[in-house]
Amino acid sequence: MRGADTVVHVTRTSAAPSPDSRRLHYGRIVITDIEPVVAGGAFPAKATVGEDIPLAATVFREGHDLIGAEAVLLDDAGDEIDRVRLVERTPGTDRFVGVVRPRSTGRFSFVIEAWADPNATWEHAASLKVPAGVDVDLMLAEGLKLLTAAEDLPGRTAEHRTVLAEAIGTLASADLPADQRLAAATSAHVRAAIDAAPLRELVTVSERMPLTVERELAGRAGWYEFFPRSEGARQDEETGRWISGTFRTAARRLPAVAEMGFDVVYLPPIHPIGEVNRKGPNNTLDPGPEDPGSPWAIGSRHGGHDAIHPDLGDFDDFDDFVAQANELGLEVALDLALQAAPDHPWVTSHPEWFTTQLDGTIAYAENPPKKYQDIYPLNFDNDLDGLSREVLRIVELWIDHGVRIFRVDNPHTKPVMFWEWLIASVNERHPDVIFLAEAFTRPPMMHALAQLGFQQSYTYFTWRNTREELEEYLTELRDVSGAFLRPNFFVNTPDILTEYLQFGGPAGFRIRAVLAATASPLWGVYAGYELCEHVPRPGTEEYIDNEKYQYRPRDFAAAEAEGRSLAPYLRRLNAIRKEHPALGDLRNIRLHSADDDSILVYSKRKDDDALIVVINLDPHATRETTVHLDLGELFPAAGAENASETDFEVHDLLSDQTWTWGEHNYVRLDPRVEPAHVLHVRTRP
Ligand SMILES: O=P(O)(O)O[C@H]1O[C@H](CO)[C@@H](O[C@H]2O[C@H](CO)[C@@H](O)[C@H](O)[C@H]2O)[C@H](O)[C@H]1O
Repeated sequence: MRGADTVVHVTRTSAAPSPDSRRLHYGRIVITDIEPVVAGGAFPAKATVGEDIPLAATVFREGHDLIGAEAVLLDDAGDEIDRVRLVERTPGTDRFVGVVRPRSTGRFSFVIEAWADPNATWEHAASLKVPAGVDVDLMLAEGLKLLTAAEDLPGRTAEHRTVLAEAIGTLASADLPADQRLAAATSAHVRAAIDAAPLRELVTVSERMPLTVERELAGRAGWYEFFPRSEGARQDEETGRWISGTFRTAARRLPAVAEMGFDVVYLPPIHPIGEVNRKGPNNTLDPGPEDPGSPWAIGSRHGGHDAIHPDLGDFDDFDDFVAQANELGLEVALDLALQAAPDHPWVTSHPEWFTTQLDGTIAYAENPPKKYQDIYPLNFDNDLDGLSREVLRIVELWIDHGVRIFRVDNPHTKPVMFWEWLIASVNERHPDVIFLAEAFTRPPMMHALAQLGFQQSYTYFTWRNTREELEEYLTELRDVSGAFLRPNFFVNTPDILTEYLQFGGPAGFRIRAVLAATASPLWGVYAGYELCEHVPRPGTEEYIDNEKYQYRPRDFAAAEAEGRSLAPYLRRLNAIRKEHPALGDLRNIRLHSADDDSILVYSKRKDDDALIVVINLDPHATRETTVHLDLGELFPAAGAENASETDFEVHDLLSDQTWTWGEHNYVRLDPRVEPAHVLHVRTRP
């Protein structure tokens, strides 16, 4: 596999540099270091409908003549559907950049086209020579020839033709002063008219690079995770026994989830739970007879991955749950955890799918240092075909019941090639199906899983707390893996109650929510976050009395009525996300600075929508400081110099206050009141 920075081979060039037919590495114009390219083009770069995808290539040629470049978007059949001009944003770098915005889902590709630009070369030379009185007549005559050649090129509008005809008329008027003739031929209007269909010589086309465009929810969504068995669970008054919640009682939670503005409701495994080696409360190994066990310990006498836990209901109940969710605008995501409790039907029907040790036992699963004594891992090498077919059958079964999103448990403990095959097989028939990789492991594995097709990935966001850590991580997610890894910023999970949340108080919960909801187009919340649940099992970063091992009904409505809930805050954040397209893209994040190290500042813009986010990362103290904005990044169209001279109005979408801001701005953020500004730029330079 070639690296992403490998020089591409040129497939077509209008001027072969050599008379023999040898395949040459470089074309007539050199095009290298194309982005986005994933694993040298082995996998498609990712995009979602409506997302802005930054494109770039290094383009240069011998000598001093000027060149132009475009990115050409092609459909699956190789037909052109869009063309974007690339510009050398920083002169002298040879790095040409642009943005493409795909309008429909599907498989696409793009090429970079580069060419010698005789108009630009002439303009550059004439602008130096004519004012200096050098070769004046020759320069003007050349210009006339080039503009005349450009005038009739296909692709030019009637308006552009008029602009060019007028310029040609002035340029040809020998009785006018030379500087006036030159000015008429090099005005911004003329340049725009020419650029719409430039004269192109020595056209060179790069290799095709694949691009997949997926539905919006693959790249922009708010996830909410809850255990259906907890919703409606209750203790029998007489016996004290717990009675499980069901899909029917859990469905009562859906309107509140939808009302908070989430898009996906994710359920931990809903299958029968093993009765052998079952775990008890707080991860103990000696459960009582009534303990429900961990939902990830899949399989019992009641069935395996293709069955529903009898306590939750049956397939009709599940179908109703999905239908109710869909009616509320929610999609249901299921957990795909490929492992088996000792009493899973697979253990007897397919003992070869497990690794039997020398003493005849099967070793339990681990994700060091965590021990999962209640499950057996599958050994794909024992029967790759058989297991692959079985997993595909299971996934198809849930797809048939309306599931289009799967959160995949620990994919890094299964062969990478299996996932490549599974996701390709599923997406071939169901291109709308989304897989989220829960792989907390080393970057090469996380990257490979994302590259091969996982539409979303859990990340290390939960453990990045300081400004330095966050700036570094956000930059990495944008620049290193942005073309293939879509980070889903979960603020907490049943496994992750970070120290920051344990000790940060309600302000800590707000800070992490603002960060996740605004820095990434994908974010997630596990139930209880809105109640600021923060007590860990001593010595761990897991919740005490963790819902993974017991029922945990919560009175969300009472908490909200009593003002103890962050639900209104989450609702506001999700509403801001929906109202502001700038928050829907990943690679448009730009970092700014502040004098106080605890203040993180970033901005996002898309078309006219620009937001500046300022967050006090210290949940315990008020911070006052000056924020310094890079206005060239914030207002690229205005140009850095113009932008820095103009103040603009910002409206805080959290506090509803309005201020006038410029390049340097005073901020004061008291985390007990409001730890962040989410500023919408209302006017712009
Ligand atoms: O290994 P991870 O930290 O990524 O966690 C994921 O996978 C775990 C194994 O499926 C899962 O762990 C839970 O289920 C296990 C099996 O029943 C049980 O032994 C563990 O104690 C329990 O935490 C974890 O929830 C999941 O997110």
